[in-house]
Amino acid sequence: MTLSVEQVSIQSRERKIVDNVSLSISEGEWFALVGQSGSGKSLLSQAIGRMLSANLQVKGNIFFNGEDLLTLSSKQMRTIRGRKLSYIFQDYQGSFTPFRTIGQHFQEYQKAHGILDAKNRKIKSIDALASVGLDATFYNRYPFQLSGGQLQRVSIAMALLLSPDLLIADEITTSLDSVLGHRILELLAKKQQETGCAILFITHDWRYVRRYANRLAVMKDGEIVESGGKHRILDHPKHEYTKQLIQAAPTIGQGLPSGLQEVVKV
Ligand SMILES: Nc1ncnc2c1ncn2[C@@H]1O[C@H](COP(=O)(O)OP(=O)(O)OP(=O)(O)O)[C@@H](O)[C@H]1O
Repeated sequence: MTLSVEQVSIQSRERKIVDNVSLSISEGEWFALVGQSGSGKSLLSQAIGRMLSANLQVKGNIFFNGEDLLTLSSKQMRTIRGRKLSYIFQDYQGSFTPFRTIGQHFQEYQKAHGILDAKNRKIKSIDALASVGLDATFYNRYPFQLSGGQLQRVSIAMALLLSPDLLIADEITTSLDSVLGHRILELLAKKQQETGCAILFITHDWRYVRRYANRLAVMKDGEIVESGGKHRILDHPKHEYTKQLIQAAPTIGQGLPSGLQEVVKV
């Protein structure tokens, strides 16, 4: 088991936002977390990397590769984040500093994780760019000289650079158009096959759940109302809320595409 979230609750001074949530993700699995806006999906994903803002309190256990992340020191967490556990966010533009080149971002990321040889870092960066279809000229470009899709490719390359065991992808296609969104996820799926990392994939889009996930959990009002294998949930949802969500996603009923060409018509 790569990740085991056990009875996790998150609360602010005013209210409980995530209530007693448990889920587990196995090695190499693509696990989707879907559900209502504001149901606590992002907060839960941030709790895993201990990135919640200070006004929020977490209870429960979060085992990652056998260690309870909630008991580790900040220093121990820093070595895990980025190396064994990495993130890609919806707001990928915000993840880049405007006046640093893509190469400088790669360099700093690796330096922060103890890769000391600058020449080696550059070779690794250019290889990583190539692996997401970007040539070496991107190394010297600034973030604003890249399109949204290209920047999201860089985010994937960077997030997978140090071969993490778990990648948390929080609505990473939301700001891309549908065709580009699918291309990015095709790329992510390919990279997942190459690297074997598990993915916690937060999305509102059931087409992506159908196409990529192995298992999923549905959240509503801070609780997981249903979880299980993709086919079981998509074809035989038990909870009323899951049924409503699936019915509200028009493409689901039409049978989901098995190939990208069909997908992009949606
Ligand atoms: N630092 C915070 N302090 C208090 N409440 C917060 C904080 N951050 C987020 N919230 C609230 O917690 C709830 C859950 O937020 P979260 O971002 O996890 O939802 P989500 O399920 O990811 O939604 P979406 O799908 O719209 O991204 C929301 O009501 C949000 O306003």
